[in-house]
Amino acid sequence: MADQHFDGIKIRNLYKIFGSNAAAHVEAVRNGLSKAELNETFGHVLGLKDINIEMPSGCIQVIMGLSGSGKSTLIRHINRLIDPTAGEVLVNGVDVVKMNELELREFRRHQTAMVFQKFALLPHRNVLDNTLYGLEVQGIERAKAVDVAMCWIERVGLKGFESKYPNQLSGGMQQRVGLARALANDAPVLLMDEAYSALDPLIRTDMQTVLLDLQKEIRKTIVFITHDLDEALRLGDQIAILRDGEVIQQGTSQDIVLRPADDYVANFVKEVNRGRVVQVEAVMVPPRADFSPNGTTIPAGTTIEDAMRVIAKGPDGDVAVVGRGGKLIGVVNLRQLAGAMVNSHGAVSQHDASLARAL
Ligand SMILES: Nc1ncnc2c1ncn2[C@@H]1O[C@H](COP(=O)(O)OP(=O)(O)OP(=O)(O)O)[C@@H](O)[C@H]1O
Repeated sequence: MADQHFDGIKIRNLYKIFGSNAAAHVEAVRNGLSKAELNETFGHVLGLKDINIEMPSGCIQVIMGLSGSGKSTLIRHINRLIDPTAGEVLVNGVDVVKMNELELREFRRHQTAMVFQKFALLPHRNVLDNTLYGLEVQGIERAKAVDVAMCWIERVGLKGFESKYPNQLSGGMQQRVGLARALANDAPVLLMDEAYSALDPLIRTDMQTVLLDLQKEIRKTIVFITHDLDEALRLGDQIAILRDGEVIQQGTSQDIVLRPADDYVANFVKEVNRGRVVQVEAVMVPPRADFSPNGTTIPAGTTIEDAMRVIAKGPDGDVAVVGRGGKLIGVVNLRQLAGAMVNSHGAVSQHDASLARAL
């Protein structure tokens, strides 16, 4: 299980420029030289510019952006598969950039685990032997490694498949093995680079559920790269959106959907089903003096969609939103909730519209 005292990941003033004389251009980039200018004038590629992200221990940090925005470059700095041109990458308080070779090897082995888009399973090893591979590399005795691996195989829903080979499994099952293998290492940091992007939509949703369910217990610090906004909104405790190597917005799903930082983000979120992201606290209003509870209550943290389902079953009028200990913190009604589903462009997404009609 994750280390109670693990201090998360802090990325500070991180720059990555690709090219033969990268360090010489950091100052100019800092002072505003654009990616296009850097490329045209100096033949260098700006990978990342002044990245500052604090990823708290036990949270899922999503990094999202279009192709070429710098997502892979960023995640690869966390286990230093890429050296930065400038900046710090603190993992549990230690700067990965300053580690020597031996420290780095130990760090990669014990502090981080990766899940890859293409699964990266060893074809000649069965599910069990793929899962315990990392433990074997660490020199852990076979019987213990088998115990640990079997536990994770069961947890990812693959009990009974231990002796199957990767080519006997579907993509979703192979990715379950990838996840079990990563978790068997018991590293506090889990790096997932487009881990679900190769899966069919339904399998992908299943795998998201598997991860969210496991995370309730394992509380790892997970860095999850995706170019899919729905996946980002579903998984991320925090989301950072990249464009051209820069973070253009950081926040929770709600922050991003309710307050997109610019047109680029607004464009991403315009088709989002807001009802599944926005929570009742963002919509509720203070109760009027004559408010009398009608017996229905909505706990804080409930999404608009779920709240609408509950309210639609009861009588008309305001319904209490309650916080911890059942304390009244506001009221909502069906009309307010339906209004909140209308996106900032004044249109209702197709899903929202059909839900509203059904209620
Ligand atoms: N080794 C390299 N040499 C030169 N440029 C590179 C190198 N690796 C990445 N880049 C450039 O850095 C930028 C960021 O690339 P990166 O692969 O991190 O983006 P990404 O968001 O992960 O994209 P994708 O979703 O397509 O993987 C791009 O402009 C890319 O061309």
